[in-house]
Amino acid sequence: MAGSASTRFLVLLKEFSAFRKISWTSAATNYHRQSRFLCHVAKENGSLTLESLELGNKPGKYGKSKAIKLEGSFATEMGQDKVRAVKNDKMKVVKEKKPAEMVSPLFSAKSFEELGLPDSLLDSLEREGFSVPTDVQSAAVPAIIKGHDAVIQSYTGSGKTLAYLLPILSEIGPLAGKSRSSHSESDKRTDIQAMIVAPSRELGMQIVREVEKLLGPDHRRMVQQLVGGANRMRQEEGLKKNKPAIVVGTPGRIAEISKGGKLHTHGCRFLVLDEVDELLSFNFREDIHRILEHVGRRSGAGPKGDDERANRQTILVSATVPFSVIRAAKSWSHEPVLVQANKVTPLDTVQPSAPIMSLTPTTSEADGQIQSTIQSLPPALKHYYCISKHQHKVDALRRCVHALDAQSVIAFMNHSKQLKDVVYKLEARGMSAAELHGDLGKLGRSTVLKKFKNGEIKVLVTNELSARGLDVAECDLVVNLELPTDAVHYAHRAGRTGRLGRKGTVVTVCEESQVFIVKKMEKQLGLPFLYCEFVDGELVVTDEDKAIIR
Ligand SMILES: Nc1ncnc2c1ncn2[C@@H]1O[C@H](COP(=O)(O)OP(=O)(O)OP(=O)(O)O)[C@@H](O)[C@H]1O
Repeated sequence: MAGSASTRFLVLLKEFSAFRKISWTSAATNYHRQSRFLCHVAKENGSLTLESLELGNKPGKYGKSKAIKLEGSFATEMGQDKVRAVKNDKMKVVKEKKPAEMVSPLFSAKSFEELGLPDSLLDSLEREGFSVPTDVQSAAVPAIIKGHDAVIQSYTGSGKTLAYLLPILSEIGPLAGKSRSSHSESDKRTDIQAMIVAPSRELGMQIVREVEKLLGPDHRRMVQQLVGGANRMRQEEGLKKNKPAIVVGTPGRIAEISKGGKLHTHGCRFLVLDEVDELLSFNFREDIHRILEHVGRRSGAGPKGDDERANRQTILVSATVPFSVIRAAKSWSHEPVLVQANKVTPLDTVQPSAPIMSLTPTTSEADGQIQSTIQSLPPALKHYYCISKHQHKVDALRRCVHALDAQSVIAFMNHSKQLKDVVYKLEARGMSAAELHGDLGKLGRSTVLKKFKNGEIKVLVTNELSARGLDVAECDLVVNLELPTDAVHYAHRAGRTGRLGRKGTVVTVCEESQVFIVKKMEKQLGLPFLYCEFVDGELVVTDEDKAIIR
């Protein structure tokens, strides 16, 4: 049994790796065709609230008119007053009109009550200030509660974490609905009932915090983190002593503890792979294989397909879902569905020739991958690029931050050893900055993140580690100081800003010889990257020809 599943897994991984190497030659240009709901924001510089998005709840027990005040605000939204457009070399300045509209397709359901969640969970949501489900949550929660295996695809910052956490918490643990038939049985269980796997420690810890928030102070111990870089003995003690219902971890640490016989997951009812396309990459191959083999499979389970799969619900999640993930889901899951904002489709009907994210017919898996990437970007993001010599890039970053009056900036580079140098240079010019990368200790990383989130640090200089999952609501600017490896990586980096319907700006600083790569990504993503310069403390947009000729 293990042998056949193992072969299937390796074949899928091989296909997946090959797929990732496909060079996308054709451009998809239908980004703007995605259906978007425009919401008028009454007061241009007012705080961003669900009310301001005309999304306030109807009064009701769980939908009182208390609007959630999102922490970012239009007051800090940059780039509007300070962006100028220039059409020719004479620098004819045209002030870009401050848009009164906010694109926010995120909230179409009225309240969480509609989704069939138990009262205790609704209470938690209300306590934490969540009153309206996002579109992907509205689609995912009922589908998962019905028992479907699911692939959840929705763009960065659209609330995918709660989209899978809510149905899980409605079935297991202290907030589960008492009326559910399985509940009394699940109360008696001491086995782990849900496992959530994430590719990085930061993302893993972020998910743990989200679960803890919902569980509340009395039940925090029902979730145990199993992330690498933290004390393993303490994690094993936590498992033994607290008998958590949910574990959240990174593949390596989970596999390590599992091999040591300290993790009992055969009775596990839910397995979530968050950032699944990353988890399927070569780096995680063996550990993910082990997890798929063991989680939710009781020793008595039959040797064949359906019997093997029946004991757990498998939920695969990412903003970027290439067809290789769909294929993997079909193989591992039982009648899985694809969940997108307000849309649930049986996975069997999804074909490589009909890209999962698009209404526009295209003809190949590569096109499907492009569509997937396009759909991963929040619609309100603005994309710019500027040209700088290598040695002046940090200066370009600094001028960009000033020009946009950005408050919270993530600057991406490709190698961790260069980060420190950028931090020194920024600090020397009076701009608070810190580096974040995998070689920092656990304490170092969490301290830096905390300071960045509370505004003590303005610029977080980091590498690919932070490109996926990192959720800092206040981040209003992402700067690529070095080019990402491809459009998928661009999309995940870009998605650190513009979260949950907020506006955000992405500026890519490249050398002259790299402009063609930026142009290629622009084409692949099907959205405009405007060429800009920083002049007299303002971001100035010029026409493209100038960018190429100069
Ligand atoms: N219904 C909601 N109302 C208000 N805030 C929400 C809601 N759902 C999620 N959020 C908040 O929105 C932020 C983004 O959510 P989340 O991190 O789950 O997005 P994501 O789609 O997983 O993004 P990524 O693809 O980058 O990982 C989080 O801070 C989360 O707490």
